[in-house]
Amino acid sequence: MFKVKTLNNISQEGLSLLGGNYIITAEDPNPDAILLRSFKMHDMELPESVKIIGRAGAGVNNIPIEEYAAQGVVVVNTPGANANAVKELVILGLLLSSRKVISGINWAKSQQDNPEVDKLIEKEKAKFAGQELTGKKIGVIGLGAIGVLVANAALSLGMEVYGYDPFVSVESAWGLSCDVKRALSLDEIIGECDYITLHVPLIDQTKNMINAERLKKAKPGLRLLNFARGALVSNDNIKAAMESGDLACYVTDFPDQELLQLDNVIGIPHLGASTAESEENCARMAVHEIKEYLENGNIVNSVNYPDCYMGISSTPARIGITHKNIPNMVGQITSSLAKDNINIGDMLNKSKGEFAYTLLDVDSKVTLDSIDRLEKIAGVLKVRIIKNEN
Ligand SMILES: NC(=O)C1=CN([C@@H]2O[C@H](COP(=O)(O)OP(=O)(O)OC[C@H]3O[C@@H](n4cnc5c(N)ncnc54)[C@H](O)[C@@H]3O)[C@@H](O)[C@H]2O)C=CC1
Ligand SMILES: O=C(O)CCC(=O)C(=O)O
Repeated sequence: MFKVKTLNNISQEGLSLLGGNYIITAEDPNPDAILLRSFKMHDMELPESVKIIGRAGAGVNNIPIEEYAAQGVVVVNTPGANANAVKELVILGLLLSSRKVISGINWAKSQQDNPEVDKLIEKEKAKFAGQELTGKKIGVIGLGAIGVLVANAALSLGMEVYGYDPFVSVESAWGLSCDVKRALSLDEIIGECDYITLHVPLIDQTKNMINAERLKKAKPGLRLLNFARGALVSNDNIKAAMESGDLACYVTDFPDQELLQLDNVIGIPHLGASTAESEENCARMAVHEIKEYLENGNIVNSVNYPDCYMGISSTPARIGITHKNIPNMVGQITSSLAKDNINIGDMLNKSKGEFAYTLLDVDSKVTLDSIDRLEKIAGVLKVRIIKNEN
């Protein structure tokens, strides 16, 4: 029996895939896995029992992934599972930033007690005129799961689309329309674009990427959309660019009190991924990844360990070891097992940055003494018996 602790509300359709061998808990102090959405884990003490953390979503800036890697804990996310939901909200953001629909609707609602409102409409509507998207230039920053969908959708709206992503993956490149123009830097396009939309992760290199200097170069009347993370842009810079008239509108999925006080900010309460479909997709994928790790030791879609897949074990025992990516680890692990007369039937060793994972199928039952000896190897972080039969 495995225990999965949830730190946010997770789609029931996804959770139901865990099956009868799992207890879902919001309270247990010693779970095997943690499943969450945007809960901030940075100040949380992680129980020693936790082997895997499943982020039902894309961004992992709410999880100290390096710290957990150093404790031998695997963190996985659900790439692409909520991308369509975000894309659709970005299209809405483009429209809301272009047409004064929110002010218009608010004005109409304010007239609900006025029996003559229908006579006022034709006169008042002049205040709410906007601009069209067709023919305008848009810069899509970050061409991952979301950016690619946004870029392609913007083309189908008749926009001229520039894409910027120095680390674009082969998979994303295959999905991107060849009509998207390649930008070699953000600075190259910020002065040209009527719209900029951000789809990068929040990491040290992207924090405050839309800075004061860049906003000064922006085309006057720029509309900036941020459905990625608040800290990619600073409030002070937004304020200054609005005061100078360079920035006409800031649509953000991450508003705070200061931003909400500005007239030309459209603040959405982090609804990018909030659709039934996206919540279910994310939960299903995260549950699948957690089950693969707990039941088979396979790592799928990890952000702090290498992916590693050996299917279902057909030998008597399987052992999974998270360890540092340093010389002679495989040698020490295999010699330790050999000393205990345990033959290795199959094995996989993969590394990612400072960390590595070794998955071993062995031809006989392993004893706790053997596991103890593996745990004592310097650089080994966690050793797990995934299967152990006679
Ligand atoms: N508002 C919401 O509810 C949601 C927000 N997000 C946010 O959107 C971000 C992107 O999500 P996905 O597209 O699914 O992630 P992804 O990992 O598929 O794509 C991110 C892309 O950004 C690129 N990138 C990284 N550093 C860059 C840089 N300095 N300049 C330009 N490009 C850079 C990467 O190469 C990658 O192609 C997430 O990290 C998350 O913060 C994601 C899902 C929902
Ligand atoms: O609503 C959520 O779960 C957050 C989605 C999100 O921001 C992400 O996946 O990065």
